Amino acid sequence: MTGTSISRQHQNFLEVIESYYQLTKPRIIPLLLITTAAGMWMASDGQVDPILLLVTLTGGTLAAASAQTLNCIYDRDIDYAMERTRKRPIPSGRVQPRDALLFAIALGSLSFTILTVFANLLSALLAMSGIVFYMAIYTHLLKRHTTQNIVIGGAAGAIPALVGWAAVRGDLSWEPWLLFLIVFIWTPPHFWSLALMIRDDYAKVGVPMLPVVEGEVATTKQIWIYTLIMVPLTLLLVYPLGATGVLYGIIATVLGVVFIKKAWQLLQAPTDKQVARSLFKFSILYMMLLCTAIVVDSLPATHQVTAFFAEHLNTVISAIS
Ligand code: HEM
Ligand SMILES: CC(C)=CCC/C(C)=C/CC/C(C)=C/COP(=O)(O)OP(=O)(O)O
Repeated sequence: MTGTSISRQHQNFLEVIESYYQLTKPRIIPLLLITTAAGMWMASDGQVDPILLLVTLTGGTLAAASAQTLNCIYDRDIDYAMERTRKRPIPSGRVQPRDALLFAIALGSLSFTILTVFANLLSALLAMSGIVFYMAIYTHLLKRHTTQNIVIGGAAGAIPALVGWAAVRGDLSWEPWLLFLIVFIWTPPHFWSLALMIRDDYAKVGVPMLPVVEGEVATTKQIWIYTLIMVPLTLLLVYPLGATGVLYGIIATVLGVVFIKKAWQLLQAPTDKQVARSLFKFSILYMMLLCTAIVVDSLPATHQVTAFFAEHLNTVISAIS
């Protein structure tokens, strides 16, 4: 075999790997994992077992990758017709649907096994329910049939937060359900701000995303309403649940104010794609920082620092009074 044919084979092999990697829509997975991590830290009072963390994030990654691959198989017709998605591995002919299906089954099975063996059955079942919900409810039942597709379907994207908590505690309680609800209510502003920018693509393939069917004004009103519900929800983690502390409360408030400001700007300029883009980008940063705040807030060092400030504040107040 010549040097040139070996390097061509090597090149082909790398291209195949790259195609399978792209099937999993990898850019979305880190944020899903951040919500899982937030669930884990909240469940373990800031002291997460590093092995459990690694296992849970690996299982979560594999489950999300499986779900996205199945979605790529199911949606290959509309993905081919839309500009944004035409170059995906299946519509561009780089991966055959049958091979993608085997890949998705392998990823899902591996995820279930890893989570069951090294975390617990509940976290594994939740991850599998995420795959089933995303495929059966969002992709099959809702996506092509109702403007409420991403509202109800958004529940799939909120499940990783439950997986994180369940991996640590083996159960579910108010705290993870509230985190689930926060991600669930965040999804419409996140997605519809993007859909406002690319509504022509969705219109072309007949996917009834809200901006296509009801227009920009109605969509920005909905984004506004969901934002006004979401921001107070984030604070319920501080009170009455007491799952997070003052530091998280301050960060969530500041982030919430910025989110409200951007949603308001969009409400004033429903057809301005730049404003929509700004809200979409911020929605991602928002969720990233909110979950990071949950993690940092739960750390023992943070508790010590806040206790120190609280004690000194008390001293100053009693000296004044
Ligand atoms: C039904 C719910 C959701 C829908 C329909 C949706 C839809 C989308 C779409 C269409 C994109 C653009 C992707 C592309 O250009 O290929 C996107 C981007 C993104 N989504 Fe969502 N999303 C949903 C929920 C979520 C959730 C729950 C998360 C994580 C917590 C998330 C994280 C992201 C991130 C990080 C990006 C940016 C990816 C990049 O850098 O290009 N999404 N979303
Ligand atoms: C626990 C677990 C495995 C949960 C699954 C979570 C999951 C895969 C959420 C994905 C949400 C998302 C990015 C949808 C994209 O919509 P779309 O498919 O309509 O986007 P497209 O227009 O880019 O194809």
